[in-house]
Amino acid sequence: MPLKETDVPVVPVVPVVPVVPVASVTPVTPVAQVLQVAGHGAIRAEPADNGTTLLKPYSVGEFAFYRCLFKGSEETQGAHIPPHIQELQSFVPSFFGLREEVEASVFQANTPLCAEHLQEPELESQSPTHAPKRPKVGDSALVERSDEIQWMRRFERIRRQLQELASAEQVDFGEDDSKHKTSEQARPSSRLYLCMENLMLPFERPCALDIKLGTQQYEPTSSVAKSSKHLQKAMRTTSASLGFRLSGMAGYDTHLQRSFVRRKNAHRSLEQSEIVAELLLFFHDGTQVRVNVLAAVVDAVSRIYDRFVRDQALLLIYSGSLLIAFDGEEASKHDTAPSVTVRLIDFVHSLPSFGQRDQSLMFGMEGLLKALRDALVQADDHHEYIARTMHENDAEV
Ligand SMILES: O=P(O)(O)O[C@@H]1[C@@H](OP(=O)(O)O)[C@H](OP(=O)(O)O)[C@H](O)[C@H](OP(=O)(O)O)[C@H]1OP(=O)(O)O
Ligand SMILES: Nc1ncnc2c1ncn2[C@@H]1O[C@H](COP(=O)(O)OP(=O)(O)O)[C@@H](O)[C@H]1O
Repeated sequence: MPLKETDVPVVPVVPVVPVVPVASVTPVTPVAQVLQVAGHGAIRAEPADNGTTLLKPYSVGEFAFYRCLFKGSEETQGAHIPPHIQELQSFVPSFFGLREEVEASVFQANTPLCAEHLQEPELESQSPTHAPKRPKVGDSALVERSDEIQWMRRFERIRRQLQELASAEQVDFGEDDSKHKTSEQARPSSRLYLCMENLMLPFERPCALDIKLGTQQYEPTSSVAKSSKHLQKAMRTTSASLGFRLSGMAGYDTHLQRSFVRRKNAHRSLEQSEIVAELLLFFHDGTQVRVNVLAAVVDAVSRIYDRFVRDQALLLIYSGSLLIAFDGEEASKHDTAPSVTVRLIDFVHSLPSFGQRDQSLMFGMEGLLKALRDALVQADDHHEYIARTMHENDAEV
């Protein structure tokens, strides 16, 4: 059942900032670092604000998603954000807007991208056939449904507009597709970044685990080549069997005072039977499993499942991840309540669902919750696995 508005945690809604070329800005030193345990884009921290902001290469899908999720002027426009989307706001990083970086040598004051290219059309401007009538006050279920439909239509429209804008080649968005580039010519003279909350900021010694959720990692409209590649990858990993796969992590051994890492390629080869042991490895501090951290993570994942994933039929999240983080330095304070961060991230391939439940995501979150709960029960086991694997990739740290 959807929660009342008063139950929804208040999160800062940050309006999308205008695109600001930063060609002439001298980088501030030292450059703030981020911890990136997975992904294929070059994520980095904004040096000018001590790493509060994380810069992720632009993609149409993810910008459209965040733009529809956090919109400061929503209430004033009279459009309501559906309860499940309000819930989702507190389960993702805060979003601060776009940043454009232009190579100094090619920067022109008259940069082709400006905020007005990305304006959302007013709902009122829709044709009557597309604008659902708002139900009469009193029928709360219908009102909610109508808000959901409007929200999904807005999301679809913004995605389409951004795609058209990109393909019209008015603007070189500089999507991070460097691995797909074929020629020097394709290199953009400017790059766009999404600015979002750096979730690692609160931690002195961040430990992070990226878990790719869902059985399906490709959008339904993907090419046959792309979908069959992802299908095969799902079959070769635990994505198909458990609904999720571990996709890179960094932990911390307080005993040896050094980090340990596992790259996503290594995680891909894990067997189903090794998942619980690998989860315990992540929560291990070199001496013991930090059970209180694991328990806090189980609570946080259940909350995301109960309040968003289980009942929502607004979004299909393909290839999204759950990012779990905690502080490796807190290990000595075993009896204090640990601070953990658990967020859904990576919405590059998220689509409006128009009433279809995200079975792939639900199955994945259920499988992950079961594995985490099994890990809690088996916290004193798997010593041999942990001792053998903890530092096997130390050369990569
Ligand atoms: O190339 P790969 O095998 O690393 O696959 C990429 C994925 O890596 P992963 O499944 O995590 O190992 C990758 O996932 P991550 O970014 O690592 O989460 C994407 O799904 C990527 O597709 P796209 O460029 O976003 O359309 C995927 O790229 P495509 O090969 O589908 O273009
Ligand atoms: N908001 C964030 N705060 C801190 N780290 C993040 C954040 N978003 C992503 N990361 C780091 O970057 C990695 C890749 O992020 P992701 O959004 O999945 O990128 P990609 O689209 O390239 O797969 C994550 O595994 C995590 O380590």
